[in-house]
Amino acid sequence: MRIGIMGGTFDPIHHGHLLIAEQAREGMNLDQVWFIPAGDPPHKRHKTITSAKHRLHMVQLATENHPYFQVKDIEIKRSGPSYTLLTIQEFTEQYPDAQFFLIMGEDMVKNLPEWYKIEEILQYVQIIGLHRPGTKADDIPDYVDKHVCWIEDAVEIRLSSTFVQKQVRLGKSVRYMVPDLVDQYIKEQGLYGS
Ligand SMILES: Nc1ncnc2c1ncn2[C@@H]1O[C@H](COP(=O)(O)OP(=O)(O)OP(=O)(O)O)[C@@H](O)[C@H]1O
Ligand SMILES: O=C(O)c1ccc[n+]([C@@H]2O[C@H](COP(=O)([O-])O)[C@@H](O)[C@H]2O)c1
Repeated sequence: MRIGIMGGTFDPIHHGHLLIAEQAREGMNLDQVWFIPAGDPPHKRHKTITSAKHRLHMVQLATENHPYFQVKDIEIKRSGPSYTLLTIQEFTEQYPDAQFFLIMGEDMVKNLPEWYKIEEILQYVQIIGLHRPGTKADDIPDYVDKHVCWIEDAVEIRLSSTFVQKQVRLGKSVRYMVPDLVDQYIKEQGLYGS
């Protein structure tokens, strides 16, 4: 089994996330993509984030009709910073025959040298990188770069959770930026000042 790990804060999940997951799945012949909302994202500790319950629910709504997408709450259940190394170690123990890949946007590839025990992470996984408008990861150190496989012909969209939040706060539409069910949920729950 080839499994893509799509980690994120998903505050909220949007079509940029879904698009990179799908293009990584197809481009790298992945059998499944597991969406893993971070409980306590290590590089967003200074930011106020929406409760894990809402973020997880939105990820479930966004992925429920895809036969090869699954949602795992492993990082939400664990306390402390959501270090990817711990998640990967748990998965490789539970699924010794699976091959794991981390799916991420260009900003995160650029950020990899800052991750907790990144060299150890790279012993377990290959990285699938997707270009992201507005970021250029052209100065990645060699020890990281050699583990990254870029999906070069992928469709790119300039969209972020921050932008979605801002639109909602301003009372503007986020239709087609997030799945309809997520749009509805944001309104029902009054998230992001809607
Ligand atoms: N539009 C996009 N194109 C490519 N990758 C993306 C895009 N949006 C998010 N990603 C990737 O999805 C993963 C999770 O991102 P995250 O949940 O932090 O969303 P975000 O939109 O980057 O949020 P924020 O606005 O808070 O920075 C990261 O690997 C990030 O690079
Ligand atoms: O393990 C780390 O040190 C680490 C540092 C930064 C980010 N990550 C993971 O990368 C994913 C995207 O992070 P973020 O902050 O852009 O949502 C998410 O799954 C985080 O847990 C992991």
